[in-house]
Amino acid sequence: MTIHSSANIKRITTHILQEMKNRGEKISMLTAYDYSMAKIVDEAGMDIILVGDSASNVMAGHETTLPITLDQMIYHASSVVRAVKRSFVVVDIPFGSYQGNSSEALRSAIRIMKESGAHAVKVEGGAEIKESVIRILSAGVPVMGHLGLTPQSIYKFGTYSVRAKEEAEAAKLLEDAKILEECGCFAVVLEKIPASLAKKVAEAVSIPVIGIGAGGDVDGQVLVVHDLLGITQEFKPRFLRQYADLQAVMLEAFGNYIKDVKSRNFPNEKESY
Ligand SMILES: Nc1nc(=O)c2c([nH]1)NC[C@@H]1CN(c3ccc(C(=O)N[C@@H](CCC(=O)O)C(=O)O)cc3)CN21
Ligand SMILES: CC(C)C(=O)C(=O)O
Ligand SMILES: [Mg+2]
Repeated sequence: MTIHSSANIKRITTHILQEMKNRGEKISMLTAYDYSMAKIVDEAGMDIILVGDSASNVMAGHETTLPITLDQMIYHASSVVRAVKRSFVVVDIPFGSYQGNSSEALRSAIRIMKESGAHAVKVEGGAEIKESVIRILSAGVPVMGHLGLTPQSIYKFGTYSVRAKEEAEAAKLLEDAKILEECGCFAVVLEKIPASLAKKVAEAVSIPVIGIGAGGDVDGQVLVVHDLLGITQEFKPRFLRQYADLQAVMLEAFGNYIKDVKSRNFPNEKESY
């Protein structure tokens, strides 16, 4: 036992995630962007916490994931890492910090690892970003791939509709997944593609395949934490299952607080010095 490890908590590693796929145990993954939320997600027993560039939408209110910067991702990631005892922490490299330039990709990945203490990075794309993936992996940084609906390329596609429904696009996606595996990625995310194609990919590659809107025949699932909790208001795609209605809980709590302040019911004597 090292001096830094907490007693009785076994940290998730890429090796453990691979073993989970090998024995058919599904992998749980959820986003988090800040310390308080990550602490609860970790304590619940989540296998992977993703510091997603969806922070651009969920935390900052941007319409797309494109505006979030590397510095902002590092701020979110370091907050999450300080909270986590067991989960494996993966960080999205943001738009513009890895595409088309493998030296910049490596520099971005190293900044994330050094300045946040995260365990791995995630990048969107297949063959097009192969050199960047190889370069990052050569530095000993685990890389998670992301294929299908890749929100950083939204303006290339124009919509958030289901991807790879056509035979040619499905064949390219399968090929891209094999390329990512061959490069040495430890896992790959498949977003919003037909369940039958996702199943085929999960069978074709030996590394864990994590789905979001990719059906049940993959090795794990990922969602955005605010969507799962019912805090997000407008975002309700078919793949989302809401496990709570925190928006209602919060509205009631805030409403009661306002009422108590206005009516002088808060604070009472016990709450005063
Ligand atoms: N809150 C949130 N949750 C997410 O899952 C998420 C983000 N933000 N931001 C970054 C990406 C974007 N993602 C998306 C975005 C849209 C759909 C989607 O299905 N949108 C529409 C359909 C649009 C269309 O068909 O053209 C929908 O049904 O809501 C899915 C995933 C997933 N990520
Ligand atoms: C939706 C997941 C896979 C993601 O990339 C994000 O949250 O940014
Ligand atoms: Mg993302």
